[in-house]
Amino acid sequence: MASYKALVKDVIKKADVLLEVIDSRFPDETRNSEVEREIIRLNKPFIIVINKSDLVSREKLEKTKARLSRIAPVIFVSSKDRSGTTMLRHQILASAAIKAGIKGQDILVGTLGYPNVGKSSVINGVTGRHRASTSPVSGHTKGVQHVDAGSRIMFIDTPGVIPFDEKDEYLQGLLGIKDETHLKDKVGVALKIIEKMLAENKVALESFYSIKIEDETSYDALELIGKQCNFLQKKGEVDETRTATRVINDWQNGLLLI
Ligand SMILES: Nc1nc2c(ncn2[C@@H]2O[C@H](COP(=O)(O)OP(=O)(O)OP(=O)(O)O)[C@@H](O)[C@H]2O)c(=O)[nH]1
Repeated sequence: MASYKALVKDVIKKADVLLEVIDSRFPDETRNSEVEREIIRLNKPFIIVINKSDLVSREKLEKTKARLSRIAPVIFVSSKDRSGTTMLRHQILASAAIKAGIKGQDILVGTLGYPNVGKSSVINGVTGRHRASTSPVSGHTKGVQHVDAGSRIMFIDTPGVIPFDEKDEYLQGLLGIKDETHLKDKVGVALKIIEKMLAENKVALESFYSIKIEDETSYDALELIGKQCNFLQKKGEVDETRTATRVINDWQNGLLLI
């Protein structure tokens, strides 16, 4: 924990502008108030980048933006379909211009965020190149690298900010920090995904798996999905682990939109 803090503090200290990259599906869970406080304490401009915006409806994005805009400028980005990156470039230049002393010079941008939120993908989106490597496996980004974004923008690429509490396996699964092979309670994680879908976009869940959910619980919905996928055991019961694995993979691959 101590070395993580030292590295993050170092990035905050070095950067002229900070990007706090968060996951559009979990804006609150992927923000870090300690990091934000440190940025504010050092009087650095920062931008909240809501990445993976392709996975959430526009209406939900706008609500999140309205809420978070009180803290810092907010930009939606989908690194997947390269949207929002021009806006982000402009916002970096605007935020840097506010800061005295860096007019006309290179702007050093620090990217902060939890593992797997898409820090490297955001850098690649803004630079239009593939200099910062990305991976579906979290913790991929190692060390600090500078990426020349053209114009005056230079990126520092950093590792994920906070190691999640090992016990919080559900959130690790939902955020894609752990893939299905590393999750002990696969059914539990799948039920959390289904609960989120039932609360936020039941129609998308029904349509993706071609099922109809009336008043069923998340467990019943898992059973329905298993039946629909024909994931049955010898005696005809649903193979819950296999069904859960499918749901986790679909979620982590961005196929279930909220
Ligand atoms: N759907 C969608 N997927 C994205 C987006 N941005 C990144 N991803 C995916 O999310 C995963 C993580 O992206 P990275 O850019 O490697 O994330 P990171 O924050 O640098 O990850 P660490 O190296 O673990 O710190 C990859 O599988 C990306 O393809 C996006 O805007 N939309």
